[in-house]
Amino acid sequence: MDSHSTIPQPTTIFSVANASIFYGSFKAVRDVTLDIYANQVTALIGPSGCGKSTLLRCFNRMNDLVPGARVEGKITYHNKDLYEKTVDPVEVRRRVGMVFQKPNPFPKSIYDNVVFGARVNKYKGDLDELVETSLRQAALWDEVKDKLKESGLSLSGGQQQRLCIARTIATRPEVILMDEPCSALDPISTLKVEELIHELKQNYTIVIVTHNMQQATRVSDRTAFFNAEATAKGNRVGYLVECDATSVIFNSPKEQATMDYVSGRFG
Ligand SMILES: Nc1ncnc2c1ncn2[C@@H]1O[C@H](COP(=O)(O)OP(=O)(O)OP(=O)(O)O)[C@@H](O)[C@H]1O
Repeated sequence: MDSHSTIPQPTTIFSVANASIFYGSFKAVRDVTLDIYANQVTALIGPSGCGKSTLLRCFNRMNDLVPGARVEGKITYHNKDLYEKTVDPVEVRRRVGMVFQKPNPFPKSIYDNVVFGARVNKYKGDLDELVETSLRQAALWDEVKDKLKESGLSLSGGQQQRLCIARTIATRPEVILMDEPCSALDPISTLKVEELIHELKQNYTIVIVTHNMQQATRVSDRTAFFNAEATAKGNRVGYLVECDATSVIFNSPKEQATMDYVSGRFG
């Protein structure tokens, strides 16, 4: 028996194989091959315009909403082709939730924000319970439990972002995609959201785009470094340089470009 046979292998949630992503005739990202594992935080890093958000939005088919956007190659979710005709993108987005750069609570009460998706999905369970569980998981319950009827917009930026996380959690997703979730937050709120990400990975798989390299080292298990290069047409196309354990990417990456980027020499 080989000595590694007792180490449990992580479950693959998404598998990206030779995927290129286009906006019309413009190829934004080329030839990405990458796996995303269950209950891990995977960080996507790299200079501006290398296609991190573009790839992130493919995982819940958000790019479908952009006219002309398409994927070549294959992206599977639980071994099933995510872009197959029979796959319902609305159901994909329920299972693969998303938190955006700028907190975007609805102009509704805190309570109504959390149950929004549940109501749309005609949730049959106890809404009060759902609100409490989701807000607790988002580390916001203690701060808002006495003012659930107040507007979500009355909260601070950091609280609003945790409310958006609670709203995402309340639809019971399996994966949470985060597109620079802390870039509009102050350092203390950022730390809170980072602690929350640590908690959340026990129950969810997380993919996070971040410009903040310290954040990637603090929150992620694996890091994918993307870069961009000029094409003959004069465009820039993004590509994956390497993906590995975060400690490897930041301390002993295989590629010089990765070392240069993580040590702040460009980008
Ligand atoms: N909706 C869109 N329509 C057309 N082109 C787009 C669209 N969104 C992004 N792009 C282009 O795709 C390329 C990759 O953009 P993307 O936002 O994915 O990069 P990024 O690495 O996330 O950048 P940043 O770090 O600045 O957010 C860029 O050239 C961008 O202009």
